[in-house]
Amino acid sequence: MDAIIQTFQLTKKYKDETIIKPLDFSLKKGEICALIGKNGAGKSTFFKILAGQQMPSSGEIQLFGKSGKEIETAKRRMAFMVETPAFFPDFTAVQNLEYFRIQRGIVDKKRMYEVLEIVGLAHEKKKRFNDYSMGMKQRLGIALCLLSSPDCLVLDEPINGLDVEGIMEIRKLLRKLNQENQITILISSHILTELDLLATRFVFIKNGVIVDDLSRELLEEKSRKQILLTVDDSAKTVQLLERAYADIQFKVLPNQEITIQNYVERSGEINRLLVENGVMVKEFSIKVMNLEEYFLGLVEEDTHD
Ligand SMILES: Nc1ncnc2c1ncn2[C@@H]1O[C@H](COP(=O)(O)OP(=O)(O)OP(=O)(O)O)[C@@H](O)[C@H]1O
Repeated sequence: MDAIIQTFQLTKKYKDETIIKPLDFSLKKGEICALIGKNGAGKSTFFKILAGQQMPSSGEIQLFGKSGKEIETAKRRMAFMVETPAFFPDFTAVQNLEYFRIQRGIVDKKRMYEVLEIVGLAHEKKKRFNDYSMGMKQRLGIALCLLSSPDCLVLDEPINGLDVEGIMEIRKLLRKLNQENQITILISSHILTELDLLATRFVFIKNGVIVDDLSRELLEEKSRKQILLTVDDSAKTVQLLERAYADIQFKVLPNQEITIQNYVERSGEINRLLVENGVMVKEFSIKVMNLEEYFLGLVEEDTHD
């Protein structure tokens, strides 16, 4: 059983509004999976349901293949940072961890020192939490997650508000946890350049629906290229494209520019189609997209799909 998290037709409604539409998701062992979506797409709600902080309206969750009553035992193999942990500002890192260690019934005292070592705070363990930088505070949050030696971490916006150095530290730490400690990671962030450096899989969510789910290889291979066109008549171009290719995905930009997200491998054919039908193609090029542009292409309202 390689799936750590699996959801089946999971939904969440607040009053009359459905925030999570029937959602089938699986997180496989070893992945660093990035959940990407605009503000309000439903990422935090999804994480809170996984953490048990919110109840789903319908559907099923399996953790490590377990569901129902057995899920609580399986959940002990996971750690969640979906809200900033409530550390005591005047306590040192050790005192804070000690508080949570006792609260959670973790017997092994030396584990606190191990996790501080792992997150690179061993030398700062006697500093007051308030005197920590934002990056250090986040690393202490991750240390707290690691206290119970989880196999999987679920992190909602762990790099939010950090400076470049803090972001880099977290990236290094998460990579180490994944590669050396074999911890599977599900992470959300708005800093897509960072996710691009870190994740092995990219899941895009829009209005509570998964709109794309790609491995790093697939994202690089299939999706980063797009056709960039400048024509004399974008309305006619759109008509021709829609008639010729039913599932074509494109975006009309100002100044008679159009980008086409798929059919890159048939660019010659598209060029010929336009020219033969009297469209003047002023520019035709293949543009390589970064993750941010790919994401925007997917989620922007005016995208044709
Ligand atoms: N307790 C709640 N009651 C009612 N609506 C809620 C509640 N929590 C979240 N929502 C709504 O659900 C939607 C999804 O919110 P959620 O926080 O999951 O989005 P998100 O993708 O995490 O966004 P962000 O990136 O801004 O954190 C939003 O429209 C939000 O207003």
